Amino acid sequence: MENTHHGESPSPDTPAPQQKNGKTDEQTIALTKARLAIDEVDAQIVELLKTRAQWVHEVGRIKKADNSPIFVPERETALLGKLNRLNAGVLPESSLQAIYREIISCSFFLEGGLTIAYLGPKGTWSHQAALKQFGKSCELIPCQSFKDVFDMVDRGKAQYGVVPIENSSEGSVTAVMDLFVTSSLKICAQINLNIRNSLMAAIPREHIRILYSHPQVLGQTRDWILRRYPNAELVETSSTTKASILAKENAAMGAASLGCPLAAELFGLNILEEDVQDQACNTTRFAVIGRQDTRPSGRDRTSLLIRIQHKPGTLAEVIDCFQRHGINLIRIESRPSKAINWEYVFHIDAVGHALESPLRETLEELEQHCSMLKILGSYADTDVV
Ligand SMILES: C=C(O[C@@H]1C=C(C(=O)O)C=C[C@H]1O)C(=O)O
Repeated sequence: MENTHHGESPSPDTPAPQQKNGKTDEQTIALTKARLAIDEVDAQIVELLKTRAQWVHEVGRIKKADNSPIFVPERETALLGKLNRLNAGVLPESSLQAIYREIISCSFFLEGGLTIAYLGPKGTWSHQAALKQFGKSCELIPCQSFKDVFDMVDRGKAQYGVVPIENSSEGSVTAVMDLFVTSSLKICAQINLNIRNSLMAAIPREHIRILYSHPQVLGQTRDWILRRYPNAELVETSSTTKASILAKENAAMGAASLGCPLAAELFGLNILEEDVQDQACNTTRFAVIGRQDTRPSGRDRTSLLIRIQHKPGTLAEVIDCFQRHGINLIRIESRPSKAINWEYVFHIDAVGHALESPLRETLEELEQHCSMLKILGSYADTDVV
């Protein structure tokens, strides 16, 4: 290298030697050295990933022999928890999780592959949730309705489905909750997704007259709409992606959409404003539905569906049962039974796993007070957004 002045500070008449890219020779050497070190680490990472893949292959072979599931959420919860402890906050936790989600996604592929159904088309929040949980190495099948997602899993066309259960500001997704009443599918895992809605259009914002979106998102952005577009016509769509398709098709009529910004890229819209949801930490809890029971992870939640007799004090007895066993109730909601008018089912989420004390004993006792008790699933209550 020419003109190197190692260790000397440049005087006014001998300016620091600069290379074409604006770096001194020392900086260029340091950069090259660091990048060589990174190359070396990357080579080691790939070798380690190859070794990991061999072990995953072995796990897959053992599972195939007794027909046990490829997706083992409790093992993933334990693994990600251990990695977070090893990381000790050096890398951002969400980055490490995202990296490992893709490594695990690769494992699914190596073990024979997974097919996941979600409410499509591509670009919906359900699509994002499915990608977050299962990564890019699984086959993701868009469905037209939540019922279709349940049916796909029920008929074995998909091993798992991803459906929204509740939103932090809009509450329950009642259409999904009602499907659990007649379905035999289980909740195997949950996905918390931070929902950051965007305003998207192919037209300038002052031309907007119509706002398309899924009713859940129209609810999550209610105050924003009243402030910014009080006179806009609000049109509900079956998904946020459908809203963006219509915003593109009906641009000349002043159409725009609210939803997942990925749709803007997919359908040629501009993102006119980000984060239009009323609640800053707007989060939707999605369920992974399937046919398997998830083992305890150490920090679980159990979702129950109960029906009780129309007698004074029955609901109080149910609540009392949880209280006596020291179980924290996270959520309780009633929905029409849809069998008899003015008869209800209750959706209850409680802390703990159905196979572990004290929830196990609570459920045994609870059965005496309920005309129906269905355990929708016990699964890790992680709070990753
Ligand atoms: C490898 C396994 O299968 C899947 C992949 C995992 C991984 O890559 O670490 C973990 C759990 C399973 O969902 C396993 O069950 O251990």
